[in-house]
This record gives sequence, structure tokens and C-alpha cells, in this order.
Amino acid sequence: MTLPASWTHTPPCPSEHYRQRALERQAVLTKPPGSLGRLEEVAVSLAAQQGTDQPAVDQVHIGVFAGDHGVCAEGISAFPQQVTAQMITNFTHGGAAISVMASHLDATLEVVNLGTVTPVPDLHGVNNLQIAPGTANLAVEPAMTKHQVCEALRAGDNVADQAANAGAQLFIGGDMGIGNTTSAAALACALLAASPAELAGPGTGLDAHGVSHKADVIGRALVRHGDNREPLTVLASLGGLEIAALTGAILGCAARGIPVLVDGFIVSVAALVAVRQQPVVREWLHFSHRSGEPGHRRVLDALEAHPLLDLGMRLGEGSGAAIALPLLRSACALHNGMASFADAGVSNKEA
Ligand SMILES: Cc1cc2ncn([C@H]3O[C@H](COP(=O)(O)O)[C@@H](O)[C@H]3O)c2cc1C
Ligand SMILES: O=C(O)c1cccnc1
Repeated sequence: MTLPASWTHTPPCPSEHYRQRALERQAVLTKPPGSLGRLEEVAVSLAAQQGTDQPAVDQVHIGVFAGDHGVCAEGISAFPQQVTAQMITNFTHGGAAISVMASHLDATLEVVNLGTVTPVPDLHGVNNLQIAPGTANLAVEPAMTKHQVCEALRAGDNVADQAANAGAQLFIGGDMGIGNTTSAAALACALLAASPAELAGPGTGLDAHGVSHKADVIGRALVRHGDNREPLTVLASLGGLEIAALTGAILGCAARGIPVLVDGFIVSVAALVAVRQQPVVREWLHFSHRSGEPGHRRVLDALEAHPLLDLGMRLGEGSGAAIALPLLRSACALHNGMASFADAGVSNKEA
């Protein structure tokens, strides 16, 4: 059982030198100071993270992680479990939301199957790992062994390594796993000492009765789990294979100096686990959107995150992050391309 180095080693901090230079540049561009609002912060953070005067997010790698959840046996999703495996095929055929967005944004898309109940045939573009045929039912026993968690973390770390080798300037992680809003809510409850009623939501479309049943299932899982908040133990007990891989990918990107654009509820919970393990990871994260899944708000608060968009999206797959990417591209274009007051001969603010 070997944990990736990114789990145990503190990641670097973004460059303070380039942050200062980016702030100085923003201050002399032909606009009132601060008038580009959050786009200024985005550009300054990216400059610090990429260690450059000219931040760019043209080369983006998207990794979608899939896995099945034993807790589906409790009837906690509006959709059947086999959708996870079926969607893996859909990703590779270009029909899923994230497939469309990846090609629309000219980003590379990689699909990693960590383990499904129905095995997925070998498909071009799918890394078929099959660590386990889905997780165990987290309401009655730990979802994964520590060994399985390590393998999933390593799979995520490998994706970060490939992204680094391919020169990715930004990473987007996505999730596919029927039942994973239950697992993510349980993880968040354990890490934040929150109640299941606060964090259970409709996911793919449960009605009020279904949400209340889901909260009961999460409550049973939390009683079984106890109050241990150690990230590896919490992940093994309440996590999912794809959520653990996302945690590994986020840690791996921070370790390699790649900024991450975080998607919705599921990816934010994976990010929370990563930040609990290595707090500096927070400095590598951008938050794309507030998911329609109600528990997302509590997780964002815990991460002191203010996402760029709030579109009522609640899909996962990395789709919300993909939708926000053009904002990051605009922030970079403005930062790199605008003229300074001196260059343009425009009079600056009265002293
Ligand atoms: C067709 C389809 C495509 C999806 N893509 C992402 N999800 C999202 O919904 C699921 C989580 O919701 P729950 O916990 O309620 O099952 C995950 O698979 C997540 O990735 C999808 C769900 C469906 C049905
Ligand atoms: O916000 C998410 O990540 C999400 C919400 C609902 C279903 N699947 C994912």
C-alpha cells in the first residue's frame, strides 16, 4: 500500500514574486483600479500559480473519473447504477455534456474507470482500472479498504502527472458515479461535523421523501463511522473510488504546480479532502460554479470559496468548470493584452 508522494509531501506555494508583478500590472492597465472585478483576481492568481507574467489557460486537461457505489443498494438515487458504466461509453462517443464541452473548448479529455459493477469494455480513450467492482455499501461497512483508496489516489496522481508532462496550464476534474452525491454528502458531514439533513440533496432528482431517506442512510453511515476526521480513514469509510481519484488528482496537480478549476459538489468535496490533507492545496484552486445541489454551499463556505458562476447546474462530470473556463481565458487575455496608461497616453487617476 503506497500512497502517492503528493499525499505525504507538502506542495509548493504559488510564486509571491509573480503575484506582486501581476498586481502591479493590473494597477497600470487602462481602466479604473479594480474595475474588472473578480477577473483581476483570477489573472493575478494564475500568474502566481504559473510563475509567469503572461498567464494562459489555452492548454487544459480534463480528467473524468468514474466508479460505482455500493450504497445504491439503499435506493438513494433517482437513476439505476448501470448508468455509470453506460455513461463511460457515452463519454468516449462524444455524447456526454463534458465530451461536447471538451471539444468545444479544445481541451483534452481523459476518462478513468476506477471500477464499475458492470465491467466496461476496453474503449479508446478510457483507462479501465477496475480497482474494485464498485465500493461496498457505506451505510453498513467501510466503502473501501485503505489499499483501494491508495490505488484510487495513485490513479488520480497519474493523471496529474500526465497533465504536467503534456504541458497542461490548468486541470479540470470531473465525476461520474450514480450514488456519489450520497457519498460526497457523507464525507462532508464527517469532515465538517455537519448534519445529514444539512448536506443531503436531490442529486439526480429525488423528491422530498427520497432526500429524507437519503439523509437517514447518511446518518446510519456516520454512526457506523464515528467521529474520526483523518482524511484517509474518512475517504475509505465514506468515499467513492472516483472521489478518491479526484482527491489524488487535485493533490497531484498542486504538487506539480498546475492550477485546478474545481467543478460542483462532488469535486469540491474531493478538494476539501485534499485541503484537509495538505492545506496549501487551497492556493492552487479556482472555483467555477455553485451547484444546484444544496450541500455545495456548506462545502464552499468551509473552503472560503466564492465561485464565479451560479447557473443552477447540478450535473457533475466537470461540466460547470468547463462552462467557466472561457472566463479564465478572458481574464488572461485582458491581463496580457491591455495597454498601460503610459503606453496608451491615457491620463491616470488624479493623485
Ligand atoms: C445520465 C446521467 C449523467 C450524469 N453525469 C453526471 N451525473 C451525476 O449524477 C450522479 C450523482 O447523482 P446521484 O447521487 O443522485 O446518483 C453522478 O453520476 C454524477 O456524476 C449524471 C447522472 C445521470 C443520470
Ligand atoms: O454538483 C455536482 O457535482 C453534482 C450534483 C448533482 C449530481 N451530480 C453532481
